[in-house]
Amino acid sequence: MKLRTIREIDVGEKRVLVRVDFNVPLDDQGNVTDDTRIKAALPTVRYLLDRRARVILMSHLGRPKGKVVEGLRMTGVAKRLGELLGQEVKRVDDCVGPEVEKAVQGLRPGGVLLLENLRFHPEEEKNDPEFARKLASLADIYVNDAFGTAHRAHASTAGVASFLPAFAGFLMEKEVKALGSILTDPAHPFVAVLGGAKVTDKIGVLNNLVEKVDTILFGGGMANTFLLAQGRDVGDSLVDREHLDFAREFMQKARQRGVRVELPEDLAIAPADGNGSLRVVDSDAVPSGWRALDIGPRTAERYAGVIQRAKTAFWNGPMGVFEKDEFARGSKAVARALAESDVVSVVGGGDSLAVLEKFGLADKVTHASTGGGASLEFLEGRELPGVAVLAEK
Ligand SMILES: Nc1ncnc2c1ncn2[C@@H]1O[C@H](COP(=O)(O)OP(=O)(O)OP(=O)(O)O)[C@@H](O)[C@H]1O
Ligand SMILES: O=C(O)[C@H](O)COP(=O)(O)O
Repeated sequence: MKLRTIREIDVGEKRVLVRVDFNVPLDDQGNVTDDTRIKAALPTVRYLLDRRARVILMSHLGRPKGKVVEGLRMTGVAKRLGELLGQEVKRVDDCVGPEVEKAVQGLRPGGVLLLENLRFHPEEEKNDPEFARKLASLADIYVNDAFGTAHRAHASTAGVASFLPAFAGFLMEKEVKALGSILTDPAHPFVAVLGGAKVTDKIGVLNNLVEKVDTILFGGGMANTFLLAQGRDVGDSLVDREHLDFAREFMQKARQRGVRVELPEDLAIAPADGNGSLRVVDSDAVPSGWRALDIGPRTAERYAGVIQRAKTAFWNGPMGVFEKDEFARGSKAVARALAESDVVSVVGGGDSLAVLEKFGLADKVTHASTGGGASLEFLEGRELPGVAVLAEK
């Protein structure tokens, strides 16, 4: 899909309303603890500022459910953005209304204004046309750089485009290109590495990717469900029992299509009651009272080898409870294989990115998507509302 981008327009001195995804984690004081998403939007913001546009940024933060939640104000985000840009970022306490209009009027070419959390208004998530019109009335041009929220049909991600000329920012363009290319034109062998806790979120992706990949490697809680579906005893491991039938049918479908599905041959386990230390066992020998919390070393080595021999790899979901160092080894092995080989590597999902960050490998993969849900929906083959409004007609 080809998008209209900001390169195609003259933005000089214009009021440009930019939807960004600054939905970032904050500490108790409201300071940003991970600024990856803010940094990812900088190329677009800087491009506009260099051309002396008046830049009006808008984002959601958390899920305040249509009400003002003090802890979800954009104050900490404005502060961090100002530090990164090296210039003042003006802030207002709302995203529509007289105070905002006044601040926009006072905005000089090359100035930045950050609006308050869009989700303080229930109309945002309802994609209310009147609310979208009010947002649009602040500017001459609309730019969407919020790939992370592109799967939501909200006023700021979709509705505004009915009232203003709409263009993609550089992050949006990069995400759509990187994720799009692994769907439409992947170099083979193409391997998908899927882990994490929940099978539910990944059914759509699995069903789409099974049509494209050569191999699927399962890890994490996801693998436990597939192991149990194959009749292996996984002790007290986390299992998604509602999806055992799906797992069986999926394995059959993959076999019919000639896709290799690999499950862990060994696992790192620990007592379910939290007392006692890690053990490595074969994946059919998890005793009752123990749970699998990571793939084992043999599996990690095998998976790394498959990744190194691949030409394209997509990774979503950690191989284990990576938040604890002793169960992060499998995820680390996968992350290193992706980072240290020539494979075109695309990584999606907040937790997989957290693994890359933990081991300092985030800038070593071909593309680390800023979208969790958005990257999964994109790879399901679905049209994202926030992308559709930017498509060249
Ligand atoms: N074997 C396991 N047992 C229990 N929990 C696990 C296991 N393996 C991984 N996890 C947990 O799965 C969680 C991540 O699962 P999730 O499905 O949300 O992944 P994701 O899609 O990468 O993340 P996000 O939802 O943030 O995009 C992590 O908190 C991790 O600790
Ligand atoms: O973090 C995300 O995935 C995006 O910012 C979207 O947030 P949401 O799931 O609350 O819509």
